[in-house]
Amino acid sequence: MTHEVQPDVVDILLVEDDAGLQQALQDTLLLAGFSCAPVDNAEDAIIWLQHHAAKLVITDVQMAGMDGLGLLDWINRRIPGLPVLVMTAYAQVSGAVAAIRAGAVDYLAKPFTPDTLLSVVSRHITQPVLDDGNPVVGDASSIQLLQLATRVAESGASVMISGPSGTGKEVLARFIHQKSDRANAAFVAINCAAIPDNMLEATLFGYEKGAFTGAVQGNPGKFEQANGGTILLDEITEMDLNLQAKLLRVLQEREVERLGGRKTIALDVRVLATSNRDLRQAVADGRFREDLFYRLNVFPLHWPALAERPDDIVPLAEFLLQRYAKELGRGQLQLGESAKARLLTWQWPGNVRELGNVIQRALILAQSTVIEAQDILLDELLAPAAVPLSVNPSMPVAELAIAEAASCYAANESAGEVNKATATDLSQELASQEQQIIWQTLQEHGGSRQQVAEQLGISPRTLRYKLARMREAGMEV
Ligand SMILES: Nc1ncnc2c1ncn2[C@@H]1O[C@H](COP(=O)(O)OP(=O)(O)OP(=O)(O)O)[C@@H](O)[C@H]1O
Repeated sequence: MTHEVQPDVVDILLVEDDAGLQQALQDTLLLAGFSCAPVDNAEDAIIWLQHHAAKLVITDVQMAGMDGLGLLDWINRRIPGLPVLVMTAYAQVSGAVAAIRAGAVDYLAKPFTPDTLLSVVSRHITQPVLDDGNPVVGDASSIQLLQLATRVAESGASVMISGPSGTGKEVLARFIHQKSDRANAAFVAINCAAIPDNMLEATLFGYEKGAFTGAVQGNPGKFEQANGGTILLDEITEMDLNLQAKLLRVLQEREVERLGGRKTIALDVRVLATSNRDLRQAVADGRFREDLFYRLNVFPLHWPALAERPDDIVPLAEFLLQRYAKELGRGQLQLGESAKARLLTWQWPGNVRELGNVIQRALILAQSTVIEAQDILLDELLAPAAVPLSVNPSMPVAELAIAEAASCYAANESAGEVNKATATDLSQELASQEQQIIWQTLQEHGGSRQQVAEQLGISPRTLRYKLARMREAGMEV
């Protein structure tokens, strides 16, 4: 029987005598945000229920001593209304039938996948929305990734997290830090793409007074600040080759020297890195040092595009809705079924970041406490080609959304809901117009991405992403 401190009401009491299976089920439920109390047999479950409360009981049927049906009978008599979900071996469906007749709310035939478990559980209790900084997941592949990340976290190894922009790589890196034995020490993140090359070295390693013009006093670098904890080198492939060599030396020697300083400072820092490029390709192209690649790639983790883990979309949308509603001081809001269905039709090229924008727009548009399909304004209607040229390109996304929403709404109201086939044609048409505009602007600026991004009013990162998509589509850019 567990002796962990439990909250007043636990979401799920889990009764399973197979220790390995119990652990796996508990991991899945905890990662999905449910609190869970595990016990090994029906007798312990009864003792537990006499002192605590749960919203749902999940129990195995075949167990030594009292079996799951005996437990179900006890619960029906002593705590009527407490839903019980039974698990039976596939071959023993008769046990499931007997359990349903005896009042179990549902059954799971073993073996089952984590997403089957979560989908059956969420029919009976609502998935809690947590904002504790942990990644929100619902897809079986993401749950597995977090389980793997938890194990890697404990090891202390360097981790390289790859995946497209906006998939949650930084969220995953923070999760690894939180799950490691360095959780109470510093977590320092630095975006290597956001700091000019000539500043990055001083930012990473620190500098002494007089090290360069303007260095009026000494400053510790990010490595020093992270000492004892974890450093996240975000978008590491954007670092220039000279600095890569210096970084490698610091990692190998586990000590750092501030710029203009003579003292070496011993380092005990765990290094996590992210990249949205194909790292092996970057090595093959000579843009990333092979030795640094092997140093950092001790444990590679890949956080795939949102479209490849569709069961994450609705839980993430619900989580982001609560987060933004709280930030804006709005009350409890819900995602209606039509809104969920609409979110599931989109490919999410900008991944979770794009989903966040769509949810912020929905909050602006929603006229009741339930968000419905008409409040979901996808980027297909907001692609740059569709933005009237009179709109200031530096307009923040929310204002841009209101401006656009006004015109889209007028169109929707007269024409009814956008027909799905027409919407797809429109999005293809817009995507191709957008690509033409980018291509043309690149020509006009002799290929300077910086100038193209400025001219089009998009961030260099968005431009990089769009160019990658154009390359994927076979365009030469
Ligand atoms: N699983 C998740 N749970 C909660 N929030 C998430 C999750 N994934 C992404 N987010 C949110 O989406 C946004 C983008 O995530 P993040 O910055 O981690 O992406 P990224 O892959 O590091 O992007 P980039 O490569 O562009 O730096 C953040 O606001 C983050 O809080």
